[in-house]
Amino acid sequence: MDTILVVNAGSSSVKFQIFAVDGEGGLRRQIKGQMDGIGSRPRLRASGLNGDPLADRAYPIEAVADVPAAMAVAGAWLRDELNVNPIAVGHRVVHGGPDHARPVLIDHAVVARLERYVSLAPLHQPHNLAPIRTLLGKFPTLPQVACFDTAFHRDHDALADHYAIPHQLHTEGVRRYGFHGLSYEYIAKSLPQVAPDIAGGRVIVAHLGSGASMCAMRGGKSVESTMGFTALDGLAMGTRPGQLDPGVVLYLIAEKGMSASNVQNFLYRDCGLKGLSGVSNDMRELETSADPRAAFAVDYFVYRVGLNAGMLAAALQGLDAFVFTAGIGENSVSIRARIAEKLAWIGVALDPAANAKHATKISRSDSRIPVYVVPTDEELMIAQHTLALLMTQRSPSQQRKRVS
Ligand SMILES: Nc1ncnc2c1ncn2[C@@H]1O[C@H](COP(=O)(O)OP(=O)(O)O)[C@@H](O)[C@H]1O
Ligand SMILES: CC(=O)OP(=O)(O)O
Ligand SMILES: [Mg+2]
Repeated sequence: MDTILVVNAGSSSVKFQIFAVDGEGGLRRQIKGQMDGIGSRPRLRASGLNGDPLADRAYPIEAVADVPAAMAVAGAWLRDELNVNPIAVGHRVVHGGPDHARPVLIDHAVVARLERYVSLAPLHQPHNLAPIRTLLGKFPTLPQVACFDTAFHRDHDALADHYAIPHQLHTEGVRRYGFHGLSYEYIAKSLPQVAPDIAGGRVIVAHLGSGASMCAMRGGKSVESTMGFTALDGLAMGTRPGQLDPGVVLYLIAEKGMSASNVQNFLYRDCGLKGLSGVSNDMRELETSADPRAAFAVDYFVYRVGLNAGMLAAALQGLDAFVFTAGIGENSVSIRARIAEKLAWIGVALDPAANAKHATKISRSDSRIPVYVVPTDEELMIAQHTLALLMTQRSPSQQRKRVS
């Protein structure tokens, strides 16, 4: 059986899926797994066809202290226990820079280009590129495809793509890229089935995970994002502050004597929910903590989602629907309810029973703005892109039906 392996390294998780490629050029999910809770409560979980459990293992925090360790554990499980032998591997690569508006087949030159963005996505890019480099070394003929978080946002209007800094810096690539694009692309593709009435309209999608951002979509296309040049901007995240006056960075350097790498570590690893609460970067732990600082961090998270939703509604000049996705958005009944309260002014009214059941539509029938929960599937997007690029590599007579 031909299979495609997909690898998605996030800031608190390593997700993977294996898809079988059927004779018609379609994809069937075989295995779905993740090592999550990195830095809090590491746990490897995987399921097979029909969701039957294949693995559920907890690890001490020191055993899986970071993303590379999680990658090693997940990789060993796939290799040694499942004997995975794919025909291609699709990778999430968080930063594609100005030149990558679509997925690309990987070779050494592509890897060298993507290395340039390591400093713009230090929590992700090194971990996205490490398995690519390893596989390229060990299996040079194995097709690998890079799929970018930034690509979905590359058609932004110039106004949304710029900072108010001299044009020369924009030309050099200092732009508002936006991230989580594979997740938003999946939601945009799903909405015509999930919510046909609003799929072509003005929609805010809130991707609330360990990294968190929101995307303003019109007709399924991204027009604005809360994230910018890097995945530091916008909402407060597990360990990142979100929007911050650049004056704070100047203060850290001038008054606290911090070096560039100290500041980088601080902003990517010590801020956000973790920094504010002093308790954890993990929303599950904050929601169950009795520490008032944990409650404050959750309040801050909710407040900033509300503020940014106002900004995105202005970018869209109105709003037709609001969608929750990713770890927090898909799972936390109380955060969804609290964000909905912040959006009451714009016409959101939640149905508490539907919200508690994690229904697809969680707003009341009289809510002016319908609210949905759509579980994201970045890995399926990556598998589809990988297969599509594989097909273009084959001669026309070998081509099978392409996946849309
Ligand atoms: N049931 C839940 N309630 C609240 N938060 C949750 C729940 N399940 C997962 N989360 C949160 O989701 C976040 C991880 O989301 P995820 O999208 O997997 O992140 P990433 O891909 O960035 O690693 C963590 O903060 C985790 O605490
Ligand atoms: C870009 C980003 O923040 O990704 P993640 O949420 O997976 O950490
Ligand atoms: Mg993620």
